[in-house]
Amino acid sequence: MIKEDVTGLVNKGEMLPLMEEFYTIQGEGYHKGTAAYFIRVGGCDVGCHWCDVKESWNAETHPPTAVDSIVENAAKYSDTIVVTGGEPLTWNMEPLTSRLKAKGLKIHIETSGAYPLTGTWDWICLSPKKIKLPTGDIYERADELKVIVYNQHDFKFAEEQAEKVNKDCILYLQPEWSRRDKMVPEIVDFVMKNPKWKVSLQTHKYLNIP
Ligand SMILES: C[S@@+](CC[C@H](N)C(=O)[O-])C[C@H]1O[C@@H](n2cnc3c(N)ncnc32)[C@H](O)[C@@H]1O
Ligand SMILES: Nc1nc2[nH]cc(C(=O)O)c2c(=O)[nH]1
Ligand code: SF4
Ligand SMILES: [Mg+2]
Repeated sequence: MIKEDVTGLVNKGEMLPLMEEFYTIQGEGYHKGTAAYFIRVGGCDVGCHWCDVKESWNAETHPPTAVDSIVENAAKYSDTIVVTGGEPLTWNMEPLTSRLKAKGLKIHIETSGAYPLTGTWDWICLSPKKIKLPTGDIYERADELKVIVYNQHDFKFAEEQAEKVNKDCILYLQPEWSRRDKMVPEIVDFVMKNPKWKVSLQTHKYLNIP
C-alpha cells in the first residue's frame, strides 16, 4: 500500500500503529487479577517523565496494522480486551471498538484522557496527568480514576481530579513504580484517613508477568 493510503487509514482509525499485543492478567485498578488481552497502541505526546513504556511514544516506530486483523487475533485469546498505549485516544477508536463489540467482547481502555474520547467502552480507566489534563466529557464517563503518586503534591492533584469525576467513579491511588518504597507508606496513610480512595498496585510487576 502507498504511504498516503496508509496515513489516510491511520487517520480514520482503520489502521493503528500497533506496538504489542499480549494475553496477561490485568495488574491494576478495579479489574486487577482478571485475565485480559492487551492491545498496546503506539503514539503519545503527553510526556510523563516516569512513564514505564516510553518506547510507545513515537508512533512512527510501530507498524500501521489493520484493525480487522487486530480484532481477529484478539478474539482468539480472551473475552476481555484492554486497549492501552501510548495514548490510545491519540487515534479514532471507533473502528477498533465497534469491531471488538461485534465479536461480543468486553472492551476496557487505559487513558490519560488528554484527547477526546472516541469509541464504545465497557470500562474506562482515566489516569489524568497534570502536564496535559483530560479534555471533554471523560470525567462524566470514567468508571475508575487512577492517579499516579510520585510525590506529595500528587495527593492534592488527586483530590482536585476526584472533584471532577462522576459520583460512581471508583477512586484509586497508584504508586509510581520507581518511588514505591517512599510513596506506599504515604498512600496507605492517606487512604486510611480518606477512605473514599483505594490503593492500586502494579501487581503484574510483582508477578513478573507482562
Ligand atoms: C503506560 S499508560 C498507557 C495509557 C495512557 N497513556 C495513560 O497514561 O493512562 C498505562 C497506565 O500505566 C500508568 N503508569 C505509567 N507509568 C507508570 C509508572 N512508572 N508507575 C505507575 N504507573 C504507571 C499510567 O498512569 C496508566 O494508568
Ligand atoms: N498486566 C498488566 N496490567 C496492566 N494494566 C494497565 C497496563 C498498561 O500498561 O496500560 C498494564 C500492563 O502493562 N500490564
Ligand atoms: S500518558 Fe500514558 S503513555 Fe503517555 S507518557 Fe504518560 S503514562 Fe506514558
Ligand atoms: Mg503497563
